Amino acid sequence: MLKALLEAFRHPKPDIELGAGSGFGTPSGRKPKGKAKDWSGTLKRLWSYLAVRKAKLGLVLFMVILSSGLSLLGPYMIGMAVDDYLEGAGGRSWGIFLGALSLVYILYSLTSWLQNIWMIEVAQETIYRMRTELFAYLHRLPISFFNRRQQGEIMSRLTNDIENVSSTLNSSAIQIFSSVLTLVGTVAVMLWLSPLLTLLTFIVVPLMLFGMRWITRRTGPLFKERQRNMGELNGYIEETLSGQRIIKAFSQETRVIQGFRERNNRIMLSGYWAQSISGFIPKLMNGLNNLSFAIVAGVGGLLAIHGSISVGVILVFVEYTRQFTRPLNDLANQWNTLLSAVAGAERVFEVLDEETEASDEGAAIALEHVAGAVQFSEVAFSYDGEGDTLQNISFEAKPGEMIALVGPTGAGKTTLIGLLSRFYDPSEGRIMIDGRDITSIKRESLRGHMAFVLQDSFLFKGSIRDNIRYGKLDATDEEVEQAAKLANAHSFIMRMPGGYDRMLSADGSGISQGQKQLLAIARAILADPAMLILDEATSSIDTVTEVKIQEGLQALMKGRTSFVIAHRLNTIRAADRILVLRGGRLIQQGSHEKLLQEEGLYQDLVQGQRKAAVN
Ligand SMILES: Nc1ncnc2c1ncn2[C@@H]1O[C@H](COP(=O)(O)OP(=O)(O)OP(=O)(O)O)[C@@H](O)[C@H]1O
Repeated sequence: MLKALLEAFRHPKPDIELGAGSGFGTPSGRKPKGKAKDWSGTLKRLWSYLAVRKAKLGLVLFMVILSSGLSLLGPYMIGMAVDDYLEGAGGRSWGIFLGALSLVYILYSLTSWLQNIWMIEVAQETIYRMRTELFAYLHRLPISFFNRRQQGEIMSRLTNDIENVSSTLNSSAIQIFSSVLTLVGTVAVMLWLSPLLTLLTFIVVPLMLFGMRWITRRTGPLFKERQRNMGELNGYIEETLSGQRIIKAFSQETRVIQGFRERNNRIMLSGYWAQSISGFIPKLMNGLNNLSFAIVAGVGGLLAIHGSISVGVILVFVEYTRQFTRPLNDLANQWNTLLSAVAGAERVFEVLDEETEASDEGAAIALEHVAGAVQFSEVAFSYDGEGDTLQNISFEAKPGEMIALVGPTGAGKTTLIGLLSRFYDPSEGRIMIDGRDITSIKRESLRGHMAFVLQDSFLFKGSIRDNIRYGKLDATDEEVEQAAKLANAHSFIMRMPGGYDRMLSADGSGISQGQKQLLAIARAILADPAMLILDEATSSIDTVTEVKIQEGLQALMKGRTSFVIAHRLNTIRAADRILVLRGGRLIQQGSHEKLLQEEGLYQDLVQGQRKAAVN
């Protein structure tokens, strides 16, 4: 029946029809994925965050008990005063009564205010800790976690989901608790005053509980779906904003906007259904509330006429009936926020349950000094645990050598570098640095002895100076400039307005690709690592800049073990050893001269490069 009713309220012209046969149907016809039901587990975990401030929570609890007690006392005093008056005994002490009643209500306001501000303090602190923990935890997750998810979706957990938990802790949690307490207190006093009237009031309770349960069972999954949709939309926004250039280049704006509309529509529909179904709860409560009120007034009146109950008690009862259903109403009203908070908390905990990079604690050591000898022994690796991305890779690099990695696209060059820097660990074989298995070295220490110059080097929002200094945070201005000079970056920096203090935006827009590379080289020179990882730019850079970059790289590579994913013949030729990869296998290795003598992929690659150069 409710379904028919809801049909009547159907949202105006949804872009996407609701799925058939799924009850209230989730948008896009999917059944709600989440069960939104491990409530006790999620709530227990939330409690473990709150429990840190047990003492303050104890105070809040005390205030809640006090205010609930005071809210019972007021109506009781009024009822008793009326009875006194009717019996002709009240006239004597009206002044005292009014004074006492005012005091009760003033104390009630004070205790309610205190419980609120103290709870807000606990809630804000809890959210602060939760947000910090989530952020720090994200930084301990392996790269594979980020490969699987969109950045925006992850950000949504840090912002929207945490915000949902926050709003519940701020007000709803305390309101729910105080409602339950007032409810119990009211029922106890009602039973004491008149068990019969209490029983009559209770007639509506099973209906209320049944109605609430029926509705929340349907809204729980919808709230979870809405959070999920929100995460998906954020992911989409992030992706389309960062891919603006490509979107414009391929004139995909209309398609992208349509994609946004579809996702936005899914949020609208899940939000619409979740809110409108749960919005029915207060209406239901109100109706049943009025019913119970009428029963108490009617039956109470009859009992008073027969003299089996006093008018004062009826007054107290009428007030308590309101008081008794008000917490139920509050509970119903807060239910939405609570559902949404549990859905948010579940999504936060989902991330906190992800496996972090294998612990560095215990056996792992920090390396003081690294000479830079690298050895791969029969290394194999797979991203998905099934196919072999790399198989049987064995080679050695002496300290200070330059190793060039060549091979067709998808051969496994980047993956090999990822293993060396422990973004991933091999599924078979060992990688040694200075004779020590890298799994026994702390990641931070290992990466601290490496510097990366990638094709699209990441620049942070800040000055050019700060961006170079990222390689060594305590470097002086002179050291920064010295590194920039060695990297051949100094002259272009000085030509820019503001020089080293010129501010760069986060994506480094405002400077060219080649200039970005030069800054990355300066940053690496400043870091002064024993090992270098370079990904040579594939995009064509003007010859002057290219020469500058080559000179900068040579200065950088001097005396360091360098792994270069090389695309230019000149770089490859300069390498001490060339590793030729194809299909995840190391098919040739040796110097340029040696490999040129062998028939095989290397010869083909070199001939291909020469032809391209001639053309
Ligand atoms: N994160 C990932 N998850 C699953 N598979 C991946 C992932 N990254 C790369 N691969 C796959 O692993 C293989 C090797 O990729 P890799 O990036 O190492 O190649 P590459 O030689 O560096 O290629 P390119 O020269 O194009 O950069 C490819 O088949 C690629 O599809």
